[in-house]
Amino acid sequence: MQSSHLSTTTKPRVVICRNLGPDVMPLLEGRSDVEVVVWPEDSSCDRKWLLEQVRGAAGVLLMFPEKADKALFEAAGPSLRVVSTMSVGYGAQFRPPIKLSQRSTRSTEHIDLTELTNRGVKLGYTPDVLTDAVADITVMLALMASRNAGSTINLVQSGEWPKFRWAPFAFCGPQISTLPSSPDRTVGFLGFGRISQATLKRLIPFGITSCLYTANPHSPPATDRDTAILSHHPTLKTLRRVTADELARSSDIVFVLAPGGESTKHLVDEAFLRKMKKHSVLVNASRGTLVDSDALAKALSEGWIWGAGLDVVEGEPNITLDHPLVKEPRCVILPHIGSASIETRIDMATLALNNLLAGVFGEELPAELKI
Ligand SMILES: O=CC(=O)O
Repeated sequence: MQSSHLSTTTKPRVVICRNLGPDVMPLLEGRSDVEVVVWPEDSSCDRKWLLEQVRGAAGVLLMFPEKADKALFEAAGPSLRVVSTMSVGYGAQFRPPIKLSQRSTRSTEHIDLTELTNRGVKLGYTPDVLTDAVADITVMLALMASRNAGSTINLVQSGEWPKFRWAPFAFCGPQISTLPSSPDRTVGFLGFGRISQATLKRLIPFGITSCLYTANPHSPPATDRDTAILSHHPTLKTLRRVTADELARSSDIVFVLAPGGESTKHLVDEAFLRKMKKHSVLVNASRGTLVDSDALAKALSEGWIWGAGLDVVEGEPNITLDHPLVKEPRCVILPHIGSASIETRIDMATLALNNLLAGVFGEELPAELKI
């Protein structure tokens, strides 16, 4: 393994934009059939370094901060066979650092799929292995947003707890689990793929009996799948594909778990938020671009909805203390850590590496995005 490509070898060269850690990097040891170049520092890969190293490479393994855009494809040239992203998302929003005052809703992809397909380059990604980790954190966000975790943790960490006088209804929020005294809870999913289904599975033991979802309008009904889910979970009484309008009006918790990109941009906008129940909670663990941040901040400050739990925010990571959502006490924000469990990240890194090597040697990728 080396950190520059000055060798004269004719072996295919792969560029890896981050050290993948002690559990995964050893998989490359003893590989004499490939020249490996790894960004040598423990930080985001420098763009200039990447564009230099990728010249003549057969494969590149990258993650969100790095863009596989036109400039990268041009720098790599015709030798490039595979781009392997250590993520399930490939249409992530990416923005260069900008000031809040210059915030715009413009978004671009972290992988330029048009360039990729025009050049016949394969794309490896990491679906499935992160489903459980993201579903776990999605449920955690629903609980945190409902039960005021943001403002109460802040109370403790700012040293204000001693000043707080216990009161019967202080910091109370809506309960997710169903009580005999309360009506059955309905959850709504914008997008009903693997992560949504895994989230629903975790919520059924909370007493959730009704689930609504929306799907890509071009996708056919998934009647067999829904019948199988219902028969597997006898306490779930309803599982129905509905319009976004019905979902907003009927759900106690709305989970945003659809892919990013232009077609889903601001799916949750002011009109959607105005239809939601007053005690409902919005959770977004997919892409920031799906939710209009300004509309959500207004919904929270004017009390149209109860709270929000976000793992992703439009314009991340440039979310600073003056961001309107950071200022909202009922908004819990995590810095895009949905898949960040040790086990999952090892699995993702391993899959990304296997995708990379398979692509370089013209083999079938373990997880290829068929575009
Ligand atoms: O957001 C995380 C991913 O796409 O893997």
